[in-house]
Amino acid sequence: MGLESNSMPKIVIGDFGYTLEDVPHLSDFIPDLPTYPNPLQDNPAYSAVRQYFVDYDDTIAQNIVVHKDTPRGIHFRRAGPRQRVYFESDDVHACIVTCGGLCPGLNTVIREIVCSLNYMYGVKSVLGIHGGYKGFYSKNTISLTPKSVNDIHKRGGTILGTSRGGYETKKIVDSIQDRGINQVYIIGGDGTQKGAAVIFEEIKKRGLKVAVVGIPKTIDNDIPVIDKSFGFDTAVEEAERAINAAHVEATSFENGIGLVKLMGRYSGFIAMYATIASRDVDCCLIPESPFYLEGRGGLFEYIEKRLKEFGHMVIVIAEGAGQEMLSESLNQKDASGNKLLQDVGLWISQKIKDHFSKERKMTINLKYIDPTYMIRAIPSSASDNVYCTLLAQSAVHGAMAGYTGFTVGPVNGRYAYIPFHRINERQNKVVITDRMWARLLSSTSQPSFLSTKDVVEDSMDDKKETPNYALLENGFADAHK
Ligand SMILES: Nc1ncnc2c1ncn2[C@@H]1O[C@H](COP(=O)(O)OP(=O)(O)OP(=O)(O)O)[C@@H](O)[C@H]1O
Ligand SMILES: O=P(O)(O)OC[C@H]1O[C@](O)(CO)[C@@H](O)[C@@H]1O
Ligand SMILES: [Mg+2]
Repeated sequence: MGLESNSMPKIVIGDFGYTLEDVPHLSDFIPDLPTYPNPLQDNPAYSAVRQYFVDYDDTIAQNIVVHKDTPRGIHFRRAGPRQRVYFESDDVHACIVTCGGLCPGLNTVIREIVCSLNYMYGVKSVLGIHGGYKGFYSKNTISLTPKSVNDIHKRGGTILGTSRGGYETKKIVDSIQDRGINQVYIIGGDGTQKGAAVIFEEIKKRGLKVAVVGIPKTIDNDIPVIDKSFGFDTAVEEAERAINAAHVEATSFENGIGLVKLMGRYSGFIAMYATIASRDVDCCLIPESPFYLEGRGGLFEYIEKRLKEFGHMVIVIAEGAGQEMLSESLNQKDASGNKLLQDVGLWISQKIKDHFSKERKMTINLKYIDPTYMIRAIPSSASDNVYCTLLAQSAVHGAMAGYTGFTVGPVNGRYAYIPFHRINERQNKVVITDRMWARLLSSTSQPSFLSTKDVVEDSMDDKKETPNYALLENGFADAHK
């Protein structure tokens, strides 16, 4: 896609190494905006809450593992309602769009944005944009009310529809401007958030009083900074059902192998967490951890050992794992520019079958389960519903308070407004020199497929000054402590 957003980061430096990576505010580029008392102060639901409004100076620390002489580090603005708002209820014309792949919880977020705007701020005008970004300029909108969205959280998918590709900044912003929309809620993954950043830039360039808010959605959990993305827990829970089936099949046949493919294009989080949760998985293969099949320390050797010891085994493979080994790379992209992947599950099933029947002359019974779209299409679990509600409410509070150009999300358990550039600068990936992956390796007892040399090279690749041998013992990643 190649589109870049170029706003200068809004950085505030404080004492003792304190840094606030702040988010833009409408008043940064539109002078003399009037403010109004927050209607929540008269809302009976909140009258008994002490200090309901967030203090202007409240910020959330990005790193909470500190030493006595650690600088205070990077902080983000705390999400929540402010004393003064920048929109009068009747003047708000909001819209919601969902983009990218499906994810459990999309409908819950839509529902809660509509209800938060209406019940907390008295906003009646909320439009649903049909079919992702291209819907702004090519489809009709629908009016969303608390009544029309009342029970949508019980359904999978998104009532608004979604799409890949079709991103055209000018047409999208023209549509926003023409329709008089002044709050834009954009729910989507890494690609969507990049698009949202560019929309924000264009809106700022045009000097429009329009708040642009990103709500991170990705079943792959590949968005950085935030603790995890909504729908992820639901996906892991659902993946367990497939793993259980694979285990039952594997234990019922001679040398049974249950193979489950899970989503995870570039990041193997679903596979990693489903493996740790299950305890029935003997081997987990993810894109971040290269593996090999033949020879000493390879996958075939491990499978044989496991079958001889236990008589069965379960393998979980993330869809993006081992792609470099598949002979013909597809070399095709989807409409958004994401590389299309080959079915690694089918490929590895065949390789295992060939190896054991032809080379090792061993009887094996391999059952391949691909539950990927079934996992993505279900409604969100109870805990994800709570998460989606907090995300939606935080998003609405931020827009009403005049903040814009941000993604909302939990950072160390507290909801924060994170500038787009921080979300868009990299992808969240499983760090295989981190504790969580070590926990998985120790729970499955699978080979790491890495030599000490690989670990050292990996650390050097990250431009660390010295090789970090200690990572397995002392390391920690942003979100996977
Ligand atoms: N760099 C970019 N700049 C502007 N728009 C983009 C960019 N990358 C993707 N988009 C647009 O964002 C939308 C969603 O992108 P994509 O299909 O990559 O899904 P996503 O948001 O990453 O979600 P997921 O990968 O979790 O399914 C598409 O309409 C796409 O055209
Ligand atoms: O087939 P689609 O809809 O392009 O989606 C597949 C991709 O979407 C994701 O679920 C991310 O949304 C990836 O895990 C997967 O590779
Ligand atoms: Mg993506």
